[in-house]
Amino acid sequence: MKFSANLGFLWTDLPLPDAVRAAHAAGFDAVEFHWPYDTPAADLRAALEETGLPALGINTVRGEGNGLSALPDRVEEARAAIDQAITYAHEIEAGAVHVMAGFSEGEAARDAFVGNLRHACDAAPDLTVLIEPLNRHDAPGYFLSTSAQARDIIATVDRPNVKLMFDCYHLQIMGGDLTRQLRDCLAVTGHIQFASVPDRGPPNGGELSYDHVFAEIARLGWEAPLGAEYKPRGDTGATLGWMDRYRRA
Ligand SMILES: O=C(O)C(=O)[C@@H](O)CO
Ligand SMILES: [Mg+2]
Repeated sequence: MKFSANLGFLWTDLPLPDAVRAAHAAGFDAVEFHWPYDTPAADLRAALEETGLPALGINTVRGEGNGLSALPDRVEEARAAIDQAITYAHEIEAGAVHVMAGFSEGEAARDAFVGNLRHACDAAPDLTVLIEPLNRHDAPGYFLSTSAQARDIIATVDRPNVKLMFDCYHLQIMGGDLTRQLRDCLAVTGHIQFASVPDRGPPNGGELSYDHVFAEIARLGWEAPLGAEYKPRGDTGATLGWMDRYRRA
């Protein structure tokens, strides 16, 4: 199996270019970012080129919530955030932009989200545009919280480059039955992330068996790196015992 280091959570004690180098030294196959915008893209790109690690994706800015794209009265700002993410993604040659919806609900929110996602897909046909359900305990009121809702939005957007960010952590909390959710969603999935449940730590404890989940992902034929998006709570390097084990599997 291949793994991507999510540098929004791993090695947060280091400047991002050094975090890329640390991920490379630790044996990761790729990296992904949350909000890298304070780091000049040229510095990040230099670290990516130096290590040879591909950048899988970045998020649109949060605004004062968890994004803007499902806020009906903020469409102009949402599109500016999308354009900013696309520009930055191109500068570091990242493959995806995660368009964050924000806290809202209802038909007008859905229409705004669909319109903004079409804008993103059409503005950057070379990128994957990701949407991610977040669990309702960590992100109460976030527009998108289930994989069924995400699949419905993806069908409505109706663009080849809009995909689901399947975060095992969030989707285990939102209903579980993760093996079935994986099977049902794989055709529209653009990236998979993981962490233990419920504490969002490394994938070797808690209520969810990653021995089973990773084996199922491999059995379904998924070969792209899986995003390690967990909170190390201390030295990241000391939490990586799981990687060798699953890499050998
Ligand atoms: O929280 C997550 O899970 C993410 O993947 C972030 O990118 C969005 O908050
Ligand atoms: Mg995630």
